[in-house]
Amino acid sequence: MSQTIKLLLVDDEDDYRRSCGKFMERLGHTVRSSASGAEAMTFLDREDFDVAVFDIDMPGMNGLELMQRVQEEAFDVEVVFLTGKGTIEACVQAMQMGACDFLTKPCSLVDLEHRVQLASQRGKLKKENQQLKAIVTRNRPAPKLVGNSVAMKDLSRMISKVAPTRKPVLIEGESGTGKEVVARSVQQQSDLSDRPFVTINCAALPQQLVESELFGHQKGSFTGATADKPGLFEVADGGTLFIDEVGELPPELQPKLLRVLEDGSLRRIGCHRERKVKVRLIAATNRDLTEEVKAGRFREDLFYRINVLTLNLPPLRERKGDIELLLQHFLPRGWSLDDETLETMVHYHWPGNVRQLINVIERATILADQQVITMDDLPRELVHANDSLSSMRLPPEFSESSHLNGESVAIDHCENGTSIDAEQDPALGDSNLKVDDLVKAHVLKVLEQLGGNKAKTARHLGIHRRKLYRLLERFEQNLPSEEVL
Ligand SMILES: Nc1ncnc2c1ncn2[C@@H]1O[C@H](COP(=O)(O)OP(=O)(O)OP(=O)(O)O)[C@@H](O)[C@H]1O
Repeated sequence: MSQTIKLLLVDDEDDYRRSCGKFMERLGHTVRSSASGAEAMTFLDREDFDVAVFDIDMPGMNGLELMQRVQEEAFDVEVVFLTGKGTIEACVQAMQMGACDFLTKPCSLVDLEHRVQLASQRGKLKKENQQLKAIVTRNRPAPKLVGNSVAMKDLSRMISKVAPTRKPVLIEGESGTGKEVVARSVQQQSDLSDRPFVTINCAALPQQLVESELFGHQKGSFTGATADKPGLFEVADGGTLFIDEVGELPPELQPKLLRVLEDGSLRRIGCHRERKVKVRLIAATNRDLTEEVKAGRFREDLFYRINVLTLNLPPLRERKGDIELLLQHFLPRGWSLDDETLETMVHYHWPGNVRQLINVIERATILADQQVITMDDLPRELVHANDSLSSMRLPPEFSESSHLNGESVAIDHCENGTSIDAEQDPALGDSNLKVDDLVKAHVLKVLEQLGGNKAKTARHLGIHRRKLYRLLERFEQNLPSEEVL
């Protein structure tokens, strides 16, 4: 299928150039014509072209020299050469320098247009290939946005409204709340869903790299720039760019971002040529950008540019209704949680939000013995948060000094069932108990005070649950508990 092409025609033969230009324009192409290599360079400097046709024999800068300049300046253009008879060698040289085709004069304009079309398709394929590579390496499949709390339902409604507009979207929310998932949902529900979705996290990159990642660089523009590299705006051209942690964007780059948002133009580092891109921007922040503006760290004009449509993602602790659904979603098939663990997870405050919840599940599935996650498999911070009983004391007969946290001291002092002399340890009052009696009384008392909950009791006693079960069995059979301890 023929396409409209932006074409640069460079030939010193006025008649040929004019008739060729008219022919191409009649077919709907946009044409710039120039009679010399030097003039062609000024066009290339100012504008983007899909294809350039260079005559090889020109006074001043000839076609080959022009090709060399195109290579040096890394212009993104497909070049077709025109040659008179006897200059095939020069054409071979041009092809080796990166030209994509050549034609021998005289050639029909129809033929030339056909070759220009092929060159344009080749350029598009090259670009698509570049974008696909970037997408394949950067993208995971779009995750599903899980949640049926009121907040998430409102958010889903908002997403379906803002997605088709192509306007910039700003997503606000704490770290780990799912801002990238929301960005993917916006892209998936837009008409750009089959176009590139490219992401960058400004906080994850050293500041010097952010500019080169976003806007690209030219070979040799700084130490380590060993090749020309397109920036992510170019990679995302025609699609969506997601800038995570936009509040971290260095102040000196903010005008550059504003510029590309205003008119789609950008310059690679070290390159004076302006390029044009068409990209939908989705930005995310876990900072309050209005505060950043007030503090002078974020440009106000940029803030208004990106804050056209705002989506707010509440922290997980404010939508506890989503937790059970998220657990179901992230638990491997066939796995479950016991009641206490589920309750603990639902009531936990999740400072790291959904990301933390996923990590907790992953850790627990590694630690759990069977496919049931219990309190023993949860990290300390969740267990402690659940433990409202840390201040609990031993029953009075065990005195102040032998409260739960200090119990092992009392027991250690009474090895091998020797009786405790109350006078030696007045804290124990007139009890004259053996270790076994002490252990049994203590364990049973804690169990009773914790409503018979064995998991909580084991945790509170600082022993594994299996050890508690063995102790209880032994108490029932009136066997000494020491072996278990
Ligand atoms: N509602 C949700 N449904 C499904 N998965 C979610 C949801 N929210 C978050 N996640 C998952 O949680 C993890 C963290 O989410 P994401 O990276 O989108 O958070 P973020 O807010 O962008 O974090 P940061 O600000 O630190 O970049 C990801 O693995 C993501 O897939």
